[in-house]
Amino acid sequence: MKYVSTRGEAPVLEFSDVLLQGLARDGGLYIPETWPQFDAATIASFAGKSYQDVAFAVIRPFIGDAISEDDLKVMIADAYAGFRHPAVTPLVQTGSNTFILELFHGPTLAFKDVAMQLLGRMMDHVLAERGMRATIVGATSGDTGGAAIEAFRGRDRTDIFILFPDGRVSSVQRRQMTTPSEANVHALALTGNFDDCQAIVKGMFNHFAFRDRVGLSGVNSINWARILAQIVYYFVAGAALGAPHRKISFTVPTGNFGDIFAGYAAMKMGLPIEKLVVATNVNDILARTLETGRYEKRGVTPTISPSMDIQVSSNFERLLAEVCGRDGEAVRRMMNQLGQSGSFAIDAGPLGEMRAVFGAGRCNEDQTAATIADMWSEAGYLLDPHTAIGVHVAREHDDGSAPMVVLGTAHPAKFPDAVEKASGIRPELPENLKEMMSAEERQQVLAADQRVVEQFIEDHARAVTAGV
Ligand SMILES: Cc1ncc(COP(=O)(O)O)c(C=O)c1O
Ligand SMILES: N[C@@H](CCOP(=O)(O)O)C(=O)O
Repeated sequence: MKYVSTRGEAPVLEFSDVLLQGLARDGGLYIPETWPQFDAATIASFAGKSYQDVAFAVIRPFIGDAISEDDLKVMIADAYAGFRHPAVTPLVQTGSNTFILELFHGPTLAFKDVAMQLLGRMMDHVLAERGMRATIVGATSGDTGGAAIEAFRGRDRTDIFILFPDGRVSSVQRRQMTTPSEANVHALALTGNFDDCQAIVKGMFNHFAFRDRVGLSGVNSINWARILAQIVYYFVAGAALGAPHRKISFTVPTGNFGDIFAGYAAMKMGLPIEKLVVATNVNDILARTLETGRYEKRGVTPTISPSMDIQVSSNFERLLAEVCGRDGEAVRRMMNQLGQSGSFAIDAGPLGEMRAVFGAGRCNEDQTAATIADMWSEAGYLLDPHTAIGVHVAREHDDGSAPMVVLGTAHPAKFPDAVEKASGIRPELPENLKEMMSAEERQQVLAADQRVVEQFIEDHARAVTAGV
């Protein structure tokens, strides 16, 4: 399998290089040259299989010879051995036609663990084979950071630097990043919002001298391997609910558009999907774009669903490339307009293609709290604020024509204050995470300035002195 950049100007790469590179050198994101196809019999066979077996079947065609079949099986087994549920991502029925796909049974209680636990093992494997070290950077609005640190803490071949917006993540999310004591972990609290953090990460990838000197790798969903691991659970849920013999709809709490793009990839591979519904909080750039055809940045409003307080959704570029027929020049034009004027328009053809697959809706703060409250009182099910946004928007889009699956992206205990305020119930952290709430914290507060962050990394990354 080969990978091409959404902007069409970066070298075509194999899986292991895509895994280590993160962002393409033309500023674009890597996508597979073609989509592997699963026929109806294969999809039907997933219904009786373990999560691990489906993961192997889905991931295998994307990685070519980069990792042997035996090694991949071991990595998948190890990655999910620590999940607190034997099904890894169980499906819970909450209404006659509605389901929640619980993606939060990993070590940091967020859906990010599903991909990150595998990504950490894959990167280690490829780095060891090449005798290399890497400096990992990531931007987080709360969940990616904790999941990435958990996956890479103490690993000898990597140092990890996570940039998060100071004061804009929940205390559980912050502590997941600031309490690990391993020397290779660096939690950087930046005086800005998530979009500032993400822009600095992309800026560092586009600063080639720095990128090459420190051996930069990325763990945000700009890294294709993150999306790849997330495709698996769409097939698992779809097959459990009767695919390929019937279509399924998915509503996805969305910020950086990675999780829902994984659903789009599953559809491209043959999973019959009725609708993919984007659910946003009041930071609703994606819902507005699908409504108006204009992608237009506005300021970020802090909410009780902080992980979705995002305006620049990286993976939307992957969708643009798809609906523009992989026309790199068209993607470059739109991205340049975004950089220069903060907005761009999508042509009628590509927009129509998007609308045929995607629906969208938004949920404000009161609606989020009300959804948490009524799901608790009516179904005895405690939602976190992000999943609540999915449930609210799914209710608006569920016409009964297909089972509606809402992706449960975080455990309510990650956001105890918001959940308690809405429902009167204070969700408890699992026993093994409680200790963290009184452990010593270690973080570096830095200005949201690329040069300042680069200097900090140069001073602390082992790859600089030990060689990449
Ligand atoms: C809990 C939670 N829900 C939803 C999202 C949005 O996912 P995505 O950025 O893949 O769209 C995030 C962050 O990414 C998250 O942490
Ligand atoms: N919501 C995310 C933002 C980063 O998204 P990613 O999927 O690109 O890593 C977070 O919680 O950090």
